[in-house]
Amino acid sequence: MSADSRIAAITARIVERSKPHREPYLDRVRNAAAKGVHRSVLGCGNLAHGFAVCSPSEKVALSGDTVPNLGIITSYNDMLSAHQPFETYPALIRQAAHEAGGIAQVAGGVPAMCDGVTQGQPGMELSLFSRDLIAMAAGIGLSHNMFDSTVYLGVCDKIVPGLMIAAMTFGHLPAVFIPAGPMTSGLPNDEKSRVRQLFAEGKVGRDELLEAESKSYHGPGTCTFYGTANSNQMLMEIMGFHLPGASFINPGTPLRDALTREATKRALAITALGNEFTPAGEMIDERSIVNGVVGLHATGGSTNHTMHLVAMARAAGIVLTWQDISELSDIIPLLARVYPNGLADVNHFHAAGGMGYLIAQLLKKGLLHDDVRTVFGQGLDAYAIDVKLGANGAVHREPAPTQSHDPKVLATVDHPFQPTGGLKMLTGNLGKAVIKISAVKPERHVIEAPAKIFHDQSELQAAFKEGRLEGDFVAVVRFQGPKANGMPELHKLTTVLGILQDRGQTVALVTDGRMSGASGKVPSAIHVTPEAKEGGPIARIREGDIIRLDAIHGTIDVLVDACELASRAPAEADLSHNEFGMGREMFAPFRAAVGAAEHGASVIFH
Ligand SMILES: O=C(O)[C@H](O)[C@@H](O)[C@H](O)[C@H](O)COP(=O)(O)O
Ligand code: SF4
Repeated sequence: MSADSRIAAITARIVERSKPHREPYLDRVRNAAAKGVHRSVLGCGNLAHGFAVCSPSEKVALSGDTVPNLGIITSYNDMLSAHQPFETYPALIRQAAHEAGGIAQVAGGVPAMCDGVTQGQPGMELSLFSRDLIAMAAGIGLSHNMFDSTVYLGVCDKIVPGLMIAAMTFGHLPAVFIPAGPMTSGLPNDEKSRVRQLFAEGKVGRDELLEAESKSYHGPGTCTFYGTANSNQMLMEIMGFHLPGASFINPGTPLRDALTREATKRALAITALGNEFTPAGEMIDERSIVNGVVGLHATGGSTNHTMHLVAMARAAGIVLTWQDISELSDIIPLLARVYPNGLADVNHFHAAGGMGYLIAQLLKKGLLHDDVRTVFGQGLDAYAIDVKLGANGAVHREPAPTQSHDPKVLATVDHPFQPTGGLKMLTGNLGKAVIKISAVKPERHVIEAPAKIFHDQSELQAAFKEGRLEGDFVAVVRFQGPKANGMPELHKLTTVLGILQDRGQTVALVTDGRMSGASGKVPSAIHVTPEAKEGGPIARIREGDIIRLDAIHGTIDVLVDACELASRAPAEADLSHNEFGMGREMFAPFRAAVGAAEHGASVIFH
């Protein structure tokens, strides 16, 4: 079935807008791909260094140009529960490559930050910049130019987007993303949040809080809420960079290893040496990107992808805008209720039918482009499947269920949880912003209240502790944009604002900063552009001004006369404490060079 005409029209608009970037990009990819086996341009010295540690037979193979060599980019470390399983992947991949008649080498490693460890800490101010740094680091590994195909080992927030930017930059090579899978379910996410609120109100002590947190985050794998990391898995599957069904299989299971072996063999099968050559930069096109946005809306995915997906697309010469995202939100229904958009976690989502059921439902109504290329071949219908371990220990796929196994977690496309995706763009005299309302109760979709202004999230937390946050208000937390301090997530505010909201106060947040993909129940206009550091209108708001946030009509305004607003000198903030400590002194060039949030907040593309 062809895509819904409204979706096709938005895709056509993106194609037209992208031409000035996409056509030269494709020329570069095709020229690079036409050069054949890339290591053949290396001199003997280059090659000898490149295969010095290989076995004699591998050296002979790599000396020639008939055996495919697979470059592994790994983001293993012990800080991210989601990335710790990657420690053993290179050995598994080398073995699978050998079985397939190929060779695999770790081309390089990339840094990976756990936003959970740095949440509310100075390190979070490096987080957004780490995305582009990861892309650059992956490029360093791939620049050895020894490879005919690539596999990327990454899961979390900035890592998959950074790896995707690298994969698009090296778009002449095939790219298969290999995930590690979700942590098994622990303490439910809503119970974790309840204990947090009790702690913030002084009703439980640190021991109780640490016990709850540790029962929630308890082992290897991705945290089980539907935040940016799990939104990444959804995107890699619906855009065709994972093998079908790979996203949400738990680590340390036979099926997980079978999927890793299969992905390795698939990456070696789609090189220019075979007859299914699938260079990543040509595999992905505007339809794949639109499919990613559709998946984001249908699942209530992370707001961070209003920047990361924009940057990932731009790396392939595709120009995606907030307007595209917002208009697709009006078309795509919400089919999944996964925390913070519900009580279920990603394990429950997978058990209810998971990605295969979701894709099947969306395809049924033409809400996805089916005619796309993927690492698995032509057509997205190959992803409308349920994956299991076959009798011989290999991956076995069956058609996706036609009914949800849990209608409270996965709805049908004919009877969705909400008729729209709930990830909207807001515009008004404060500029542009983004809001996710899939986790916000309908009665809170329009907020009008006086502004309380903060230049740091710790100021708001202190005001809460001192009992100064009474009545209805819109918290304006500014100087949190990319140029100010690296645009940190302000997820710690969710607990405080959630308490006040639960007490019956009408509260909302307006910020040029970010929120975690795990944030949700408090109406928040985030990524406000232009940012305060750039003198944007958010810097002209004064204490007590009335702010109106309307997610229904897509507006964000301060109710002040236009001449009065223009006559105000923009506020200034002392950002000296953001320039040193925890490595921030090394990122001054990033703060100086970074572009606007609506263009992906990148130091690579503007
Ligand atoms: O965008 C995201 O999904 C978040 O960055 C997430 O990866 C982060 O780790 C949260 O902070 C975890 O939630 P808690 O801080 O509530 O544990
Ligand atoms: S989901 Fe977030 S908290 Fe969990 S491992 Fe990934 S980055 Fe860390």
